[in-house]
Amino acid sequence: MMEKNKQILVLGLDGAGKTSVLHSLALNRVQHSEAPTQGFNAVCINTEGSQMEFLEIGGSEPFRSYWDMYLSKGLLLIFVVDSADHGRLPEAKKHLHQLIETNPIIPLVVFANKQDLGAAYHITDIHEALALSEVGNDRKMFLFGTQVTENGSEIPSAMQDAKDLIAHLAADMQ
Ligand SMILES: Nc1nc2c(ncn2[C@@H]2O[C@H](COP(=O)(O)OP(=O)(O)OP(=O)(O)O)[C@@H](O)[C@H]2O)c(=O)[nH]1
Ligand SMILES: [Mg+2]
Repeated sequence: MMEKNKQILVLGLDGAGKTSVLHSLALNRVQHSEAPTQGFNAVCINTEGSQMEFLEIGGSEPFRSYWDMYLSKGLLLIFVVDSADHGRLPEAKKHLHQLIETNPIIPLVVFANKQDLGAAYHITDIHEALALSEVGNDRKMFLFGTQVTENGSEIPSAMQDAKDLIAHLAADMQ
């Protein structure tokens, strides 16, 4: 019998772009989300030879209490932030650190999203704002600058790179 795949968790504050990124990764085409996620959003992505199961949990207040519960069962954590929402970066940082505290080994992939916006912080500033140097020495951690631009266009190469990396990490963790 095949073992059930563990899920790749996609978390981050409401409006960060989790659904948009996830659907774009699935289609290899840019696809903006139409509405906030009310609860859970499960997406399956096939890559050469493997199938990955992603689980987004909505980022607005009522759904955040579920984040912790799923983290212990997750294979990887993808944390998405809105790089242009400077005011909420401290809140994003707080939640990220609370989350990873409960799981010292889960690999972390951070998407510094909305890099297309003029106000977006560069990834080096996001690294600093989220205190990513403090995520733990034994943890694999990666940071990508991402952007979800015009619907239907090809996904940027950084997103393709992130997808390839996630597939490798997931295969290593199974
Ligand atoms: N300019 C720009 N807008 C983006 C980008 N990514 C997402 N958006 C927009 O940001 C808004 C929120 O995107 P979602 O993907 O719904 O965000 P989410 O993180 O899934 O939000 P919740 O499901 O509520 O937790 C939508 O209007 C998207 O079209 C991006 O890279 N650049
Ligand atoms: Mg969503």
